[in-house]
Amino acid sequence: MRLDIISIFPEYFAPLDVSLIGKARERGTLDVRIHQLRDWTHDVHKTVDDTPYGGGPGMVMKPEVWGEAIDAVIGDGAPRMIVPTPSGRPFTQELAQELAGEPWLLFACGRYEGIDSRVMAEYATRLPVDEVSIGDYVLAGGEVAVLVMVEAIGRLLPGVLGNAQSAVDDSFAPGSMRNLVEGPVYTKPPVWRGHEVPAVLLSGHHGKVARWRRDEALRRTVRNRPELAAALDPDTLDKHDRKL
Ligand SMILES: N#Cc1c(N)n[nH]c1-c1ccc2c(Cl)cn(Cc3cccnc3)c2c1
Repeated sequence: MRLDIISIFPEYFAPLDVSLIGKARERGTLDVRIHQLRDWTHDVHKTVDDTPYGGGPGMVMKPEVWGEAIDAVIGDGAPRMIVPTPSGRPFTQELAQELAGEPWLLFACGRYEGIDSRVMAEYATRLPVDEVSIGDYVLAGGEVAVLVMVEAIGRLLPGVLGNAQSAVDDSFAPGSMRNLVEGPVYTKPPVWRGHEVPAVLLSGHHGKVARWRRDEALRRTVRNRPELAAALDPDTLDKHDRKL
């Protein structure tokens, strides 16, 4: 997968050099290219923003600069364009799975009050353009959102996670974990400061362990995410689940 990221703060993406994304880049699984938007300005101040039409606070990012940058980065290609914005569709595990299947993603990271909307309108004439939000809170720009999305997508690519099963058991993963969060996890020692690991996990009985983990996932979902619990597909719940 090729990932292009355009931003006025390329240094925000240093974390993509480390850990699982960094290793995927070294292996060639991920081809991440980061671009400084200001490279496509033509004034001495490298201006990327201007005052908003209609008045109001803050500044808006200029369409001309973005147009020159995106044209230079994609050439005649047609990546899927992802634009973080507080007003976007929710970024979910399901969307991460979908985007992990794309050969080429272009992330447009804005700042200020946002990118002139004509940029998205222009590229929607020739590319899939998704305006996406990572959650109901407000950041100062799109860079942190792109870091979140790149990690969520990158870990789903073949060979990136050491244990592919881990992604299957993720919270929110399609299949048996859909609309469920994961239960608690434990490791050695069996007793730590008087806290014992649940005995079932030491039993070696895989069926009982699987049952216990699902029960704990259901309990934690009901406690922490009642709206997900309410959306659980009744057909995926067995009679044991329903007693919880
Ligand atoms: N994704 C996401 C996301 C999220 N979940 N919170 N904030 C953002 C986000 C993403 C992109 C930008 C751009 Cl471009 C500018 N800002 C600052 C801003 C602040 C208030 C109103 N409008 C824009 C962004 C905030």
